[in-house]
Amino acid sequence: MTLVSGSGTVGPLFDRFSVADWAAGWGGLTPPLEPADVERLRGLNEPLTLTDVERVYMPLVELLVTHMGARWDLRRRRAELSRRVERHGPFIVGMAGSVAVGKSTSARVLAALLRAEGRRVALVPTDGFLLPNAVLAERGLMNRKGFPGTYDLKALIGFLTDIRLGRAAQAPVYSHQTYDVVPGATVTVEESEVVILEGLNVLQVGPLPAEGEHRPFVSDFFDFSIYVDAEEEALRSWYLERFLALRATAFQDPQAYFHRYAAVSEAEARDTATRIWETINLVNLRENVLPTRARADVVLRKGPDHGVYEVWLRRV
Ligand SMILES: Nc1ncnc2c1ncn2[C@@H]1O[C@H](COP(=O)(O)OP(=O)(O)OP(=O)(O)O)[C@@H](O)[C@H]1O
Ligand SMILES: CC(C)(CO)[C@@H](O)C(=O)NCCC(=O)O
Repeated sequence: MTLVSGSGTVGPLFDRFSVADWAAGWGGLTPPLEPADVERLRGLNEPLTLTDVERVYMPLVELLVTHMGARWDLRRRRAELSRRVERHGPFIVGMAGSVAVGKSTSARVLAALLRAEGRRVALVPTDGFLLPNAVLAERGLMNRKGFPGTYDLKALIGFLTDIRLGRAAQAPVYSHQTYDVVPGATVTVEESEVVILEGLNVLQVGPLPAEGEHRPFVSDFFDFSIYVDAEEEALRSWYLERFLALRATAFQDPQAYFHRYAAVSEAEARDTATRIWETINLVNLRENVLPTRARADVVLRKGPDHGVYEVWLRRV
């Protein structure tokens, strides 16, 4: 059975909400954020507004908190029945979607709203688990960054295992500026109530292991997952606009991997960004990212103006 087909057809396992219905249904709470907070949370080329926060993200937080409450009740009941206190860690949320769709902004907004509710939240991009450029180059994968096989999956699964068991865990750090993993840099995640893991690859599955082996997928650790979605044309223009905007800012730094594009003409920079988009990120989107959309609990559908216009909610 096709659950989700084409570029925007929702299947029978999801309920579709217009943003107006989504906002109305979940209560119209006032966001605990000021316009200056929204400004700070917004990514480059992400016209996030307080209205988006109110209509899209406040209801989403309400839904997440409801799932968290249900999960704690389940754990409590299981502990009563089994007479064992299960060792457990934080509520883990996966956030997936294409390059340039705005995952990191969505993740930051969710984290800020949950923190405003007094929750301890850690935000971890899977970029840190990419293999270093030296290893990618050796394996001929420099033009496949973000594809399956370009991450240290063993380290990512190890990290999630520690988190799930409530242990302190360290995540490596990626720099978009140098376009590489930062040698020796880590962030420690401990004593969080919620961990948001954000990345292209978080809902991907791999080949099933040989008999007897145990090899979990990243999503096996999730309590909830969100896919941020937009049409290819919108994504392409957002990627190009961001690349052009970065020319005037981040690329000016002589240490920046893309520094050479700070000086070229706009037309040349546009050609380069189009080539990178079409040969790497678009291929990855089609082959590896979009096919995971139907695995999410919630799909946020963004229109060409970046605003979320529709929400798909997996039925329970
Ligand atoms: N080449 C770059 N140099 C400096 N900053 C960059 C570069 N590419 C992306 N960024 C910034 O880093 C942040 C995270 O980028 P990342 O690549 O994780 O986003 P993404 O995967 O494209 O998707 P999303 O926009 O959905 O987070 C973005 O806010 C972006 O503006
Ligand atoms: C690091 C990833 C894979 C994901 O965030 C992405 O931003 C990236 O670098 N993609 C490779 C092609 C490019 O430079 O856009």
